[in-house]
Amino acid sequence: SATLRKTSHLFHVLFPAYILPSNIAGHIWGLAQRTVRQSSCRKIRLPWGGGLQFILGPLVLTLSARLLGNVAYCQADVNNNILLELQAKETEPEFDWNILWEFVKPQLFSLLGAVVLAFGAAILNIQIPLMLGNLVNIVARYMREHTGDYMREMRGPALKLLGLYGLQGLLTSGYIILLSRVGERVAADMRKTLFQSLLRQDVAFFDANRTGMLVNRLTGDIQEFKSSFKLVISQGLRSVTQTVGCFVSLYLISPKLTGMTVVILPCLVGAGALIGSFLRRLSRLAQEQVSKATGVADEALGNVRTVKAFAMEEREMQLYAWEVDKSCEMNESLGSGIAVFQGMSNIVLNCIVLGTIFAGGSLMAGDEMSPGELMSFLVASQTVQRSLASISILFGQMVRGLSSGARVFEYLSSEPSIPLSGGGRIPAKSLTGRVDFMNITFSYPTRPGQPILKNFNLIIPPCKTVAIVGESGGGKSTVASLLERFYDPSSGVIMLDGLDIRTLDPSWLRGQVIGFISQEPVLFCSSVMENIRFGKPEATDAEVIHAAKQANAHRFITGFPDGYNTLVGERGVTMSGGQKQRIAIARALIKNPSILILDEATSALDAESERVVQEALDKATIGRTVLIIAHRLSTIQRADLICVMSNGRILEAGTHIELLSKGGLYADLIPQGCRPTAFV
Ligand SMILES: Nc1ncnc2c1ncn2[C@@H]1O[C@H](COP(=O)(O)OP(=O)(O)OP(=O)(O)O)[C@@H](O)[C@H]1O
Repeated sequence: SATLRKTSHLFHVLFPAYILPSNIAGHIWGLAQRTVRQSSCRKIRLPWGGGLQFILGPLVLTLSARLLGNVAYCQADVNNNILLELQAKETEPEFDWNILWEFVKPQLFSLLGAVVLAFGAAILNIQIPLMLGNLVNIVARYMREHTGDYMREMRGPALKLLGLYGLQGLLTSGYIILLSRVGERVAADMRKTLFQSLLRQDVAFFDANRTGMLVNRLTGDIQEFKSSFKLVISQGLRSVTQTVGCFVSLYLISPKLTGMTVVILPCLVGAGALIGSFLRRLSRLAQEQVSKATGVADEALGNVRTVKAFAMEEREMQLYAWEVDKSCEMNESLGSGIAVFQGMSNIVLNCIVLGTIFAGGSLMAGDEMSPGELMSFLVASQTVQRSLASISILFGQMVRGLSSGARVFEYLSSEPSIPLSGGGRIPAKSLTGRVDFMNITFSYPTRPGQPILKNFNLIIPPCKTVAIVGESGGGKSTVASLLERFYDPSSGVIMLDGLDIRTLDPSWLRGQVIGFISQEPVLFCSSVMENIRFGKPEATDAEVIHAAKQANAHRFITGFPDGYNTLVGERGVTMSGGQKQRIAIARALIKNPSILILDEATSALDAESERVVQEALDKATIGRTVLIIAHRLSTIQRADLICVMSNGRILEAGTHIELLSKGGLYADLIPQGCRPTAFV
């Protein structure tokens, strides 16, 4: 018995980190000692004392690893799921199971395979406590009677148990492989479909939805949905099977002890879930704070030039530090909460073990239970505890997964009011490029009560240049947006060559008929060549170079060491304003559009750049219908028609000379010193 005591002590020394399982083993060991003492006073020699550690050691380690794995999972779960809860604050759409089915259908075989393997692994898990009990019974009997061949008796059950471990490992790997394949493929399909669906939406949709939120649906929401999907299927299936199976085992081992467990366990799981939800709320708040800090950093780094231009580095650093300190404080409180929770749950779980051993010990004393049965009972009840805890976590995960999925699906089924394509096309040969705005009234969908254009009428004859000038916010750019059919007017018709543009194919209209050059051209982060080719993907290198020459861009492009392969940087940051503008002109010209819209195309440039760009524009406008939206009156003096716009209406129209001689609004816009002497 001295050796037994030493071995028992050794257990606690060898596995101090694994408190709970070593306690179980220690208690069982103690009970076995007592049984030995009660049944025999003979001095027991234990030549296999160390060997027993090798049998129970891995058992303890396996249990502990699972337990610790669970703890780690709980923490990861708490941290990972907050983003989703943040998003849950936005409007919650309904989850559509039919859409999910469409994504899952192609992966059905893999999914069914994963379900079958996960179920098999769970069934095997239920067998393990029973087989461990058998092993302990052999040990206890040998200690009591010290007869028979210990190794021979142990070999069979131990090998069976090893085989079971091996099979369970195989099944587990199998279902994880299949499930991760299903999860990744479903997520990839969702991403592609959602991105496609977002790009199909009309411009009004993007006015109403923040880009960050849309990107989050593509990334965070799909990621969350995928994790929940995988977790709920794998762990959910395993936990439910194990809970049911282990309860049956518990009942078969000892109905009395099971009765006690049935009363206590749900109370503890309920209390755990309550505290868990409080901690999750704390964690969500802490995560919100982390997002705020990230937002500050994001804004400062994204606008680093402005920050530097105003020498605001110090202030931005202080702002960021303040937000980070706050999030640090909140996360520390969260850490303390988790620590107290885990400490308390350790105590409670140990008390349960103690209580079970206490009650089980009395049953053993009355010969109603063997040490092996008590061991099986303890291990099975631990499995039930873990399974119930993971079911409560999974439930929260499932709710979050469903709301993420609903947010992803929301835009999959939303149809744009202006389709991307479909409708008539006018053959290139007969297209003249005449545009008529007839009685247009228009309000932006995001501000329906504020009409921007009121009974607006304008004719742009083929191959003529019409310029619109006027006060800021008067509706000039809105006219261009309506011609591009980014929006449809509330009433009135816009005609192209006498045909309502609503009957024409929008992708043909934007892709081939209209070339749009804006004040701040946006370039993509690729080469000059690719940026120009964006206007016509099938264009040859020679066509790209031709367009660049027309846009007065060829010379500066070939001046770069990498020529047309020069990378323009994020949003064209490595190019000057004039260079960016000329690349944008080449991009618009490469499609040889019949209509050109120049929305203040030179207003952001200095005098020299303006001159070069204006030259390019003058060349580009020859033979096309041109709509110029202008602030700088110097650039529109040669326009065939100049319209002065105010408050959504055209108040004056005529040539430069006509309008100046009229001495009205247009003449007021021209600074005195710049008027021709005849009109001053
Ligand atoms: N996407 C939008 N959603 C809602 N309102 C908008 C939108 N774009 C512009 N507006 C509003 O429509 C009005 C006209 O804007 P618009 O850009 O057409 O004016 P503009 O004459 O081109 O002005 P500027 O010369 O300053 O560019 C403004 O009051 C503006 O606030």
